[in-house]
Amino acid sequence: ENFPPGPKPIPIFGNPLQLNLGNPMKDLEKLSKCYGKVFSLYIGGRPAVIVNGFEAMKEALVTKAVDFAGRPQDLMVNHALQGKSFILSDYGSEWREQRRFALMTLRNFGLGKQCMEERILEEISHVTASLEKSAGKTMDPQTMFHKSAFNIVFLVLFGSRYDYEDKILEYIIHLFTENAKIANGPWAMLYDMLPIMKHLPLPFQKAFENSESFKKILINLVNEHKNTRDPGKPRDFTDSYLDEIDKRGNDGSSFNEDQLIFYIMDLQFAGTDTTSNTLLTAFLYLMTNPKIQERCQQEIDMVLDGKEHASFEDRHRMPYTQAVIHEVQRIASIVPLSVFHRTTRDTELMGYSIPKGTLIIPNLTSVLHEEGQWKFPHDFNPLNFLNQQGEFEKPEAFMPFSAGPRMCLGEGLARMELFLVIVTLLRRFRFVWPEGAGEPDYTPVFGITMSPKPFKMGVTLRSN
Ligand code: HEM
Repeated sequence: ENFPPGPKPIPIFGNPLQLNLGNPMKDLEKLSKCYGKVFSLYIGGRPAVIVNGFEAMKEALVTKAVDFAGRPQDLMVNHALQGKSFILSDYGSEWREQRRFALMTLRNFGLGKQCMEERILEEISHVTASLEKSAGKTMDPQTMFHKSAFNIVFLVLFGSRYDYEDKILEYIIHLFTENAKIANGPWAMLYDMLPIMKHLPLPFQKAFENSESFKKILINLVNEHKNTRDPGKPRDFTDSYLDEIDKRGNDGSSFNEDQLIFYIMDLQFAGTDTTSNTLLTAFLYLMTNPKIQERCQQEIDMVLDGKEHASFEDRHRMPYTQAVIHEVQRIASIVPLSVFHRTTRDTELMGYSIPKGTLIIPNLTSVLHEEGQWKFPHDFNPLNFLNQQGEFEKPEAFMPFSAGPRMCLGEGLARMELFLVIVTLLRRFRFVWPEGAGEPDYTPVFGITMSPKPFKMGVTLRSN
């Protein structure tokens, strides 16, 4: 009773026919105009509540954080990861201890410290070298950003990286891309509507095989690490986790090697497409808005004058560039529907009653593009993050990483990476929309992470 309203479902299938499954974002917007900021939909026989707009999002994810911090446990993605994914783990003590460990470790490997920054700058030097080869020409930025984003997470996890030509990297990227396609596609939706299908030889079986293949590679890497580690002197995330297993012995904690493998898999997945698609979006807008690009470059030249390389600290003296990067994240809304949540107890939202165990879909795009929250909700405009004095200012509705206890664990890493990549590349190169490439198409391709349509990038060396 008093459940959020929504369109009438068809038995068994639910409401999918009311949505364009290729890209439901417009339909969700329409439904929200009709039924309000909190409305319901049925995915198969399963009711889901869609949360829209800043006010409702804040009440759910922040004010009633614990009530909304669970995760559904029976979707295709859960099964593909054998119920052992950290990202998809339900709210509780195991999730909490694993999360606390990773946050602390990432911080020690230097979300705050030099070390993380050095790893990112190392990877950027390879990006720069690869772009230098394309100077005066056009190139396809997609693979380059994908591989460098992969490597940055990999450097944190294993302390090493793959050459861009490495066959293993090509293979892993292939596994990732194929699985992203399957998870985004109609088969995953069908699976989630009718879990009875899961034993049929349909394309999602391929997703299970692929994550098994990636798992095998990771088991080898972890075994290698076990042979070369020096206990108590961690080189990276994997070493730290192995230390933690030693430290805890058999205290009944959730730290074990199996969990480590799935954790690594999670972080590598979560950190690759998200940052690389954000970077692609950034360069799409920078190329097609040359005045904005030039203004960033002036600011960067001035602040970095005489310095060998950028550091994350420099952001405080680059309000305009900071505003541009945040505006990219806002307009891109890279993870449009966040990761699904689930209520952990009977609760209320905006006056509606929501029972324990209800699937919750946080529509982050509805907040990032919400009228009333932004000066220019529908345009790409850095003024959304600058005040009258030209200082950087971040509105509360900026939540591309979501909010509350489940908020993105890699936020610090992602922000450092976006800043250092964009600043370093803009300092060295000018990026131009290739002649004859026609009008830019900013409409992204929908998925768990949004991606810009493929485009080519013109690169020239700057003369300073
Ligand atoms: C621009 C880049 C990124 C964006 C926009 C982004 C966004 C998100 C969002 C929206 C969530 C869901 C939060 C929720 O359920 O409420 C999430 C979760 C998560 N992200 Fe990210 N992410 C990014 C990069 C990264 C990176 C680089 C890593 C790690 C290396 C990472 C690791 C995670 C993890 C582990 C979770 C699950 C947290 C939990 O369930 O407690 N993310 N991210």
